[in-house]
Amino acid sequence: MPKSSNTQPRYKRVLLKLSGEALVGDHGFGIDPKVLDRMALDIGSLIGIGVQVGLVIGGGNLFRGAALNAAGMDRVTGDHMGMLATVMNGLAMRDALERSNIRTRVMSAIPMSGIVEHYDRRRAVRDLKDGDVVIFCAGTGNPFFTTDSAACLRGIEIEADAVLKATKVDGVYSADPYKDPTAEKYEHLTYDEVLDKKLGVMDLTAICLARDHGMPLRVFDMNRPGALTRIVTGESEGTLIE
Ligand SMILES: Nc1ncnc2c1ncn2[C@@H]1O[C@H](COP(=O)(O)OP(=O)(O)O)[C@@H](O)[C@H]1O
Ligand SMILES: O=c1ccn([C@@H]2O[C@H](COP(=O)(O)OP(=O)(O)O)[C@@H](O)[C@H]2O)c(=O)[nH]1
Repeated sequence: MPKSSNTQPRYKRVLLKLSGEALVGDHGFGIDPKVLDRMALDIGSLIGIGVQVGLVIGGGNLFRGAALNAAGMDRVTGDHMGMLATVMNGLAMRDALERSNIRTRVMSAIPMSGIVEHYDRRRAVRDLKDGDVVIFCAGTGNPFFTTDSAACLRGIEIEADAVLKATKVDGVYSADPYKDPTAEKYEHLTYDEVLDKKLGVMDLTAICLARDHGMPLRVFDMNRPGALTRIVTGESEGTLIE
């Protein structure tokens, strides 16, 4: 088990969303084991201060249904491939977490007997209370959704205190900062501001779901050392949407 510390967390249970692309690291495609190890270290520091951690991992480093569809594939088949990609990422993440001595469960929205457990909310909550990391794979289990929506859905189901979206940018900006260098960062936004201003950092289904259930969202850059710990201990980091 990771070492415990005296830091008092502000959040008791969080749902962390990692984008698939975050796992690519220097590799360009697939999974960079160095990135997984670094993430396992960050997640371990949360477990060490008593925070319960649910994880939703994307699949964009491997397959995205919309991109496969644009290349001519049937959309539902493409989305099934995207969901399977999230299971592969989940298995890789479990491997890295367990190598760091962090007990980890992987649950899939799509039954995959012999490889991972089938998603069971009550069991997931029990495992979280026991201090295990629970990785929720295969998104929502349905095509035409994203893992951002899956993160909000699972976060609401497990009664997380917040959904933390780790991504490549350090918050929500007035425009995509990769496309508009003059874009300005927000510290705080309401759900309706994100929807009205069409801020594209998260899909609208996810934002609506979070709004309807009062689930706070925080968008932050996972590559900033200590970012996760700062968030759960109540320091300002990234953008808060609530
Ligand atoms: N208003 C915005 N503020 C911040 N990022 C934005 C905004 N609009 C679009 N983005 C883009 O959204 C991306 C984050 O979403 P994410 O789901 O992690 O990536 P992807 O959609 O590539 O998987 C950022 O890398 C950024 O380029
Ligand atoms: O509930 C879901 C979640 C994901 N996906 C598919 O899985 C892919 C990978 O997820 P996502 O694009 O959200 O990954 P990320 O951008 O976070 O890496 C998506 O493009 C979809 O094709 C899906 O069909 N239903």
